[in-house]
Amino acid sequence: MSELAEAAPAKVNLFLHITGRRDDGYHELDSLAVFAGTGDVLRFAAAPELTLAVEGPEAAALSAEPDNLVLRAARLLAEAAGMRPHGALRLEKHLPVASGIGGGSADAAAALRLLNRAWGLHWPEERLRPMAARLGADVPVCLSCHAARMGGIGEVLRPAPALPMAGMVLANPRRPLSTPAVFRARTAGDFSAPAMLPAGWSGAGSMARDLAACRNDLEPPALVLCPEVETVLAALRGLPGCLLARMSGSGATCFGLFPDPAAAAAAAALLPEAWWRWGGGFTEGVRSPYSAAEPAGA
Ligand SMILES: C[C@@](CO)(OP(=O)(O)O)[C@H](O)COP(=O)(O)OP(=O)(O)OC[C@H]1O[C@@H](n2ccc(N)nc2=O)[C@H](O)[C@@H]1O
Ligand SMILES: Nc1ncnc2c1ncn2[C@@H]1O[C@H](COP(=O)(O)OP(=O)(O)O)[C@@H](O)[C@H]1O
Repeated sequence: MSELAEAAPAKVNLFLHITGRRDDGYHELDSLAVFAGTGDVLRFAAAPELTLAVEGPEAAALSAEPDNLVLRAARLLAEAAGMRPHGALRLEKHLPVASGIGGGSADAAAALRLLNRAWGLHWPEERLRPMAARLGADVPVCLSCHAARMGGIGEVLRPAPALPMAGMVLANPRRPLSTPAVFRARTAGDFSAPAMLPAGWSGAGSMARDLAACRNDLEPPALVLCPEVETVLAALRGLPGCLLARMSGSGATCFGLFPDPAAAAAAAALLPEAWWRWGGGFTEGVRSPYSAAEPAGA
């Protein structure tokens, strides 16, 4: 078998309302998750033992990671299949770590998809979803790689509004933000109502207008822990053609919406070179790695 590859696209929350809190401490949320045309890439080559090499521009941040989510996913799938995990895995890390765009979750989901093929299981996605949910609240939506309305703690997925042609810029000030720390830093005692959205948008302008009426409830606590988020939001709002700017997930990555991918790619190149930055379009159900995994202007 030659080498197999699987894309792990970045997950972006275009809004995130916290609608409740469970007794176990997890927060219930209402969010619209979309996928960007950039992300990590996971590769598999046949080998008797299960190994993982992490490479790429963002690999250093994981050098001390004791238990990579890719290996956790591999072991979970092998246990479910009653087999010994095996294979030489290579993870090309392009997404900043702990950055609110689901990097580790995307990699765990890509590992489930890739090994499901490489090990000859060919299980349907529904059979992989319980393992995805055990790996993290964001992994089920990353498993599908399709835009979705997230409910529950992230594992309840409903169809997203039909998305229009649009572009997106992603920018991170290279400040990792721990997801649990941001949730813990939330002081608001009240909860948000789920958002009211149409069945679809005909253009980026109407999508941005409707999304402007929503929020990311994790922005206030993230700003306390990482004031640089405000600098990134201001820079995005100052870019030509930016229709909306907001933090994604628990941050620190922020997104800007643009009329089309070309406008977004041009705008991303105007951001500080010291930031992690990317501009392009949405992606849907990516199964083979995209070539332009490099951030725009990197
Ligand atoms: C915030 C979101 C929004 O999509 O994305 P990111 O910022 O991570 O990209 C997700 O809910 C993150 O999902 P994920 O990163 O998989 O979280 P997990 O590893 O399952 O949980 C890490 C910790 O975050 C908190 N957590 C996570 C999800 C959730 N719905 N409520 C929570 O309170 C819990 O303290 C949990 O122990
Ligand atoms: N393959 C991976 N990529 C990124 N982070 C990983 C990975 N495996 C384990 N982790 C751990 O998971 C945590 C969450 O990472 P990540 O998913 O990138 O954050 P976020 O959900 O905010 O985007 C990090 O602190 C990191 O230590």
